[in-house]
Amino acid sequence: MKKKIIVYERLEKPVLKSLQEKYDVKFLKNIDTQTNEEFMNHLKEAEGIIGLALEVNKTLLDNAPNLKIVSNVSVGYNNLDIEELTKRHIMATNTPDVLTDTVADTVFGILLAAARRIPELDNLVKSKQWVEALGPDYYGVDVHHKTIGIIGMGRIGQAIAQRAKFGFDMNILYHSRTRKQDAETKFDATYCSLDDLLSKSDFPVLITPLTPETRGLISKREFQLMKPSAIFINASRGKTVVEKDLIAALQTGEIAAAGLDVFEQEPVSPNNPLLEMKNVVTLPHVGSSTYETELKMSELAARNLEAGLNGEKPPTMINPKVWELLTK
Ligand SMILES: NC(=O)c1ccc[n+]([C@@H]2O[C@H](COP(=O)([O-])OP(=O)(O)OC[C@H]3O[C@@H](n4cnc5c(N)ncnc54)[C@H](O)[C@@H]3O)[C@@H](O)[C@H]2O)c1
Ligand SMILES: O=C(O)[C@H](O)CO
Repeated sequence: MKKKIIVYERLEKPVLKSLQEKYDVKFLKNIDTQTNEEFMNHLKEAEGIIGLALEVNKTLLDNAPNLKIVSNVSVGYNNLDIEELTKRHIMATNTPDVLTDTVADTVFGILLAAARRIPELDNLVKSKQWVEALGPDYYGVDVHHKTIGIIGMGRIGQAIAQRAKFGFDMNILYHSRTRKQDAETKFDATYCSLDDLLSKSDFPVLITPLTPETRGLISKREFQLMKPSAIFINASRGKTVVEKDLIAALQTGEIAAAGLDVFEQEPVSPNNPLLEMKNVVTLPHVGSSTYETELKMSELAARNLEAGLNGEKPPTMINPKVWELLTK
């Protein structure tokens, strides 16, 4: 008999098809996982779950007695209760590395768009206001040779630093949990406190995971530390920023502009004041969404899932301790 798995929301088609040939797959999207009966029924028998941003908590796990592995199709795993999964000897996996360069490209995309006011100018040209768009009212600011401040110098942070150094000859400040000597040498990056980084950067860029420590990391006090000319970029998770404080900082001119791929609530509420601001560039959480990278993420997530179901060690485990416990 084929093993039962749940595919939740996004998985690229060829990968879904290949899983459907080998497993008894229930594919679900746009459902309320707290109440959906079909989901609950499948959960009881499922040995694996693969998907994007499914909230896997104690309540869900209580209803999933046969679960062996949860394979996230993302590098961030703030949607998973890792402690609870580990306690129950359930493997958890994510998709690091394969998306690093793409997300760094996205960060530079929104940074350049905000600094050079590309969406605003695009709108003017398309609404036949070419002449009005010329002149100082619509000048942007330079990116090259300015100071970028990277908060979270991990895989993506370092790919951002690489672009900043070799593409734009920028001065690089960074703040992370630990110092990264490698990045300091490679990119001429300077480690500093969060407060120093915020007060000295032209472009503070947030790219940490969402954890209890980083939840609300950037709020009123931090915006007050930033330069009035600062363009703030967030590609981490919406909840690393207190969004009402970001809105206030933009409204009062405490900072100049923002580029946002992530929001406190996603999809973003239509009433969110950020959507009305010309100095805010928005994306719908698509940092890693290119054809190439989404496919690589799906493939890696499927490799993880299949390894776990076949009793092999998944390539990119979040909780390798479970593997040790299972094979001891
Ligand atoms: N917008 C998107 O589409 C998108 C795509 C991929 C990843 N992300 C986000 O980016 C995050 C980082 O991904 P990564 O692959 O670079 O992860 P990573 O683990 O390689 O790097 C994270 C870095 O953040 C640092 N960090 C953790 N807590 C911190 C704190 N309290 N203060 C300062 N630094 C801290 C860590 O030391 C590490 O260097 C993901 O967890 C995810 O939330 C978003
Ligand atoms: O963490 C990630 O990989 C991205 O945010 C995709 O959701």
